[in-house]
Amino acid sequence: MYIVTAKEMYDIDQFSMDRVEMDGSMLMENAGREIAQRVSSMINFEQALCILVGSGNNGGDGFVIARTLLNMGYKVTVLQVVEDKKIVGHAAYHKRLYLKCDGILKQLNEINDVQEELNKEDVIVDAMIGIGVKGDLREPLYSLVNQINRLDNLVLSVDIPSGLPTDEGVADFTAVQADHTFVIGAIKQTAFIQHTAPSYGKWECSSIGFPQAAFKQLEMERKVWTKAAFQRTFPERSEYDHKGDHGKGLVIGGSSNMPGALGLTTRAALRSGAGLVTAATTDSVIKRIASFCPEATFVTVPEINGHLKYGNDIDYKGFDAVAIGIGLGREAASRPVIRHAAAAKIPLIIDGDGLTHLKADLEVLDEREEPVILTPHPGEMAMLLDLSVKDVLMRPFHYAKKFATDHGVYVVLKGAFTVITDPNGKQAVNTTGNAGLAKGGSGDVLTGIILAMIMQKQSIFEGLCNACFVHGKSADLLIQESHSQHDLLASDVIEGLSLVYRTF
Ligand SMILES: NC(=O)C1=CN([C@@H]2O[C@H](COP(=O)(O)OP(=O)(O)OC[C@H]3O[C@@H](n4cnc5c(N)ncnc54)[C@H](O)[C@@H]3O)[C@@H](O)[C@H]2O)[C@@H](O)CC1
Ligand SMILES: [K+]
Repeated sequence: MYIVTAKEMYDIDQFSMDRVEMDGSMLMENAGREIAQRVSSMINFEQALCILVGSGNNGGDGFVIARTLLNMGYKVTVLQVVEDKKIVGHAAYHKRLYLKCDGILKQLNEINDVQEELNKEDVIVDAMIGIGVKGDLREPLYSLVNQINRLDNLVLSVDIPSGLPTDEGVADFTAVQADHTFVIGAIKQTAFIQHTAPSYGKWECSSIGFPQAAFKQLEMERKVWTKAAFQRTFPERSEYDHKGDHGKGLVIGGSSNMPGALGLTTRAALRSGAGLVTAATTDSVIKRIASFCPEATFVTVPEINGHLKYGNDIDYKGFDAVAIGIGLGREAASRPVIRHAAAAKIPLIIDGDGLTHLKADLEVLDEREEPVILTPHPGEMAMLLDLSVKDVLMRPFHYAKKFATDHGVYVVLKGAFTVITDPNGKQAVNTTGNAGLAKGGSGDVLTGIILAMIMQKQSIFEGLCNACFVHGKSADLLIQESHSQHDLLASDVIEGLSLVYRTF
């Protein structure tokens, strides 16, 4: 499923109409009918429905929904929120059809008490503005949206909640708070931004006949990583495989006050399918984590004040990939460890404190030819880019892509919606996981899963997407079956991996 900006959606639309010669009013009919079907499955014939219709094509969709539901036998009223002369083009055509089917239409400016009028309705369908919104809502829509948001009625938005921007990067907005949004054609970027996503309520996306070629002509691919994508790309195991076929991974990190992190990464890598995992860390960390990951092997790294020192004697030969930085601490003496790892000719994952050291040494990225994967949370992404966390949270797609393409690396920008970006700017969003993952250790587990995944027979990008999928899915299944968001621990997520593998 594609994730689009407003411009990309209009490009898809234009391509379908100009190049494939699809008729605009037919697309509108498809959209309206599809949504009407879905609305009808959520309501009953006793309920009163009010369809709020605006001036653009979003309003046009509203007229099709109104006519379809009316003809199915529902109690429908259209409340037109703009003057007649503003309804033009395909929307005007569908308005005519609705009226010729004896549809009831009221004008917003002719209603004395809007609140009272809305109170009479059980269900509000919001087809006032779609992706064509420009700037802050103007009156009378601004007040109307605030009134809708105070109601208890079921509110269903068409394509996008009216007033909400399609693209990331907007700090303040007034928009309909939908219970459910019926997205048309492709899901919009703001469905994955922390402060705008809640406006959508639950959402589902319907296909209305846009041709695949219309999506393919987009400059860059940005998709939701779905269960189907996971199942299509996740590598199958053969009966004849042996441990060497599933990769030999190295994890480097740990320090006296953060020994557990490396243990979580090591165990997660083993549990998610790595053939062999070696942890390179200080003697005291090895002593503390060895019993937690008995299947791992260990390499002792010299230490200074409980932290790894230099790291120039770590031997990378024979390993298929390395993950570094987990629980490493920010001691200056540990910085060269990153530089040495960057010289190893195998895929490199840099996580946690490793990212802080990397920031002081960014040019090591330019010298590498093998894949580099960075796994920042928004705070670390902000640090790498000299931005505020707020900036990153507002434009995660833009900033992750900027860093990935500027430095030729993969970026896994962690969050409620983790954004995975490849060095060319291709992006995917993982939607599994829940608030139970917002805890210490959860990132360390993800790094271990990533290490295991990128050593299997799948592309690095698919491996990263599948790692995030599996990590979130483990947390989701645990919460369904035996845990709650409150008590879920990172170590539970490792044990939950077997649930994921068995379920899928
Ligand atoms: N072929 C197509 O073009 C299709 C379009 N579709 C629908 O069309 C929508 C996009 O249609 P449009 O481009 O006509 O735009 P919209 O219908 O989203 O909105 C444009 C209208 O909103 C008003 N408006 C914009 N900003 C405002 C603000 N800040 N305050 C108050 N009013 C404001 C403008 O006056 C304009 O008339 C999509 O979201 C989707 O619902 C679907 O029907 C599928 C096919
Ligand atoms: K809308």
